[in-house]
Amino acid sequence: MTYSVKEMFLTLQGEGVNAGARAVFVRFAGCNLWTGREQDRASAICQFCDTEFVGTDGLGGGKFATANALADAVLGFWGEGAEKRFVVLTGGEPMLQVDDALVEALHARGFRIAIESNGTIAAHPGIDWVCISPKAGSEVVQRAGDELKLVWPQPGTDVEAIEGWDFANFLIQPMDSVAAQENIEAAIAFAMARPKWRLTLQTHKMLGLR
Ligand SMILES: C[S@@+](CC[C@H](N)C(=O)[O-])C[C@H]1O[C@@H](n2cnc3c(N)ncnc32)[C@H](O)[C@@H]1O
Ligand SMILES: Nc1nc2[nH]cc(C(=O)O)c2c(=O)[nH]1
Ligand code: SF4
Ligand SMILES: [Mg+2]
Repeated sequence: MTYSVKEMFLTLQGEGVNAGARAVFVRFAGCNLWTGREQDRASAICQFCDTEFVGTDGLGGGKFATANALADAVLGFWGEGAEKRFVVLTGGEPMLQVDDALVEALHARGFRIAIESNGTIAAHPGIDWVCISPKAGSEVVQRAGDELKLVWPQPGTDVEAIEGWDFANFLIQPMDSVAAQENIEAAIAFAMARPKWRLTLQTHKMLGLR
């Protein structure tokens, strides 16, 4: 199959338990919870997205005809060295495109594979680090994984139900918006009230990384 990639880059993972880890990011084009067009944002299921994911025109983006071609490009961004190869599949919604062939091709090149997904599509079982970020008003089917990352605040979220899901880590992340400072305070209050959860920040935004 052909993979549509908005952009690809080498950076440090900015969020979550793996924050600080060198990683190649593959941002797949397209999402099932928003078209990505500003005129559709107010009517979308997910209305707070901070990311451009329409098209394949970003740096390192493009259409990749095969899994091997995409995995070779990932390896190219990683560069020298076989140690700790790490790729983060994000988007858009990566599970619209990730398949057996891609997981196999990345593993064949020695990559540990992480995914950032909204959880409305089951994560590929071969993925090594599953991060799910639920969106209020959507049906999350992927209720197990390594990291549950809840962007906060999201009115309508059933926090108690989420706490019953099978994740190794529960993280609360302030929503980046015009109300960012209030949202940070709300996320701090959340973590202070609920010891099961830890605060995570979008450190790449503070550090000027991609
Ligand atoms: C752009 S999404 C792509 C992956 C997938 N579609 C998802 O939502 O998990 C990557 C991460 O950024 C988070 N995110 C998106 N917009 C955000 C915002 N305004 N503030 C904080 N985190 C945000 C998402 O919840 C997700 O954890
Ligand atoms: N540095 C960096 N870390 C990230 N963690 C999750 C990201 C995403 O957009 O999925 C992201 C991103 O875009 N950049
Ligand atoms: S689900 Fe993820 S990519 Fe899709 S609009 Fe929401 S934050 Fe953005
Ligand atoms: Mg991001």
